[in-house]
Amino acid sequence: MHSTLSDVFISHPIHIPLSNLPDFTSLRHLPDSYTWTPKDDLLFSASSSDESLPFIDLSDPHVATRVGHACTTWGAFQITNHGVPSRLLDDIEFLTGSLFRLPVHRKLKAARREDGISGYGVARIASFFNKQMWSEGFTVIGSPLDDFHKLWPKQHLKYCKIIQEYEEHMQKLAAKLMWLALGSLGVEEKDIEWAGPISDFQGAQAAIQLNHYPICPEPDRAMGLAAHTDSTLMTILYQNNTAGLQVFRDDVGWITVPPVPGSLVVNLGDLLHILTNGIFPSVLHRARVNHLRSRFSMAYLWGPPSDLMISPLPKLVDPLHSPLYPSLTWKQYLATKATHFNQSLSFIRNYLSSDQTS
Ligand SMILES: C=C1C[C@]23C[C@@]1(O)CC[C@H]2[C@@]12CCC[C@@](C)(C(=O)O1)[C@H]2[C@@H]3C(=O)O
Ligand SMILES: O=C(O)CCC(=O)C(=O)O
Ligand SMILES: [Fe+2]
Repeated sequence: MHSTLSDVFISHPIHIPLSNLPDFTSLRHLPDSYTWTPKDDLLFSASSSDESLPFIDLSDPHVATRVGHACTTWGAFQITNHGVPSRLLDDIEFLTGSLFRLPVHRKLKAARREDGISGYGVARIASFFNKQMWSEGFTVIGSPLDDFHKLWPKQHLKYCKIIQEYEEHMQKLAAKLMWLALGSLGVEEKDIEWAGPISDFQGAQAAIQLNHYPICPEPDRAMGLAAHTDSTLMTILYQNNTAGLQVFRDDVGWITVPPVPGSLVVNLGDLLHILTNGIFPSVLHRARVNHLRSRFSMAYLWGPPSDLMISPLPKLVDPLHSPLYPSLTWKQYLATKATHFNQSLSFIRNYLSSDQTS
């Protein structure tokens, strides 16, 4: 049977009471449970900088060099001329807005189960923090038909069609970006067997995460989505016209990624970091909120087949660069992340070194 990510949390249920979802609209002051300080997240008030993320035109003749440079320095970049129709970006934004504007009781009909992966709820990483995040989310893995039927009994097919079309475009774009990124390291199509006969990564799996950050009465003390790296190969993010995404680099601090109409943001995830034996960093990022406008973001979280062993590519390993990570599947990595969160990479790295010394 074709295995998917759907059962990954069965043995790692995450308990986040749904009562944690506030009625954002009625709050005029930030409740204590939503007030963040550096104690709640070490990087909460880390310095910020006005440097900017590389902005890459995919039709640029030097695109490969630019992508390679962005991947090694930031682990993130913005793209334009990416081939995803702007009409489709409008459609997915419309779907996201329609979903989160539904009354709470309707959204709760499609609530994500504690041991499930798809549906409505707060971000999984909420369980690692004492404070609550000022956001709500909806995760799609596999067919959204059942959940969408619960949300929009009469119009679910229209919304399913948008998701399907969005997935098709994103899958193609992810494959293209993957080859640009890996090509910059000299990795060729023959080096990745699972890319398939026409190197289009047909077996890849993905999740779509829709995020809503409502207007917030005290945005400087709140957190939309706390600092994290994605457990993916890469994530392609579309944000509406409201700023909020920030990425972090040790030597720079936090920078805000401004929404540029029609552009997309690419974040490299932990699995690409493992695959490149640490050459590409997985980027730490978070979402802040504001008091004027609500914000939506739509993330396409792209990874390998969920049961495929991922390990540093042999081409990037030699006597001077020994493998930093052991082999593991995306499912196993997500299970690790469910326990070790932002320490997951160092956890599996130490696991390899203790294995070698024993
Ligand atoms: C495939 C996945 C990555 C993700 C966990 C998930 O099972 C589906 C949701 C994803 C998401 C989106 C928001 C941020 C994040 C850290 C989270 O809590 O849920 C990511 C997860 C991840 O990349 O680890
Ligand atoms: O809302 C954003 O800009 C970030 C979303 C995100 O990081 C995610 O969904 O993984
Ligand atoms: Fe993310």
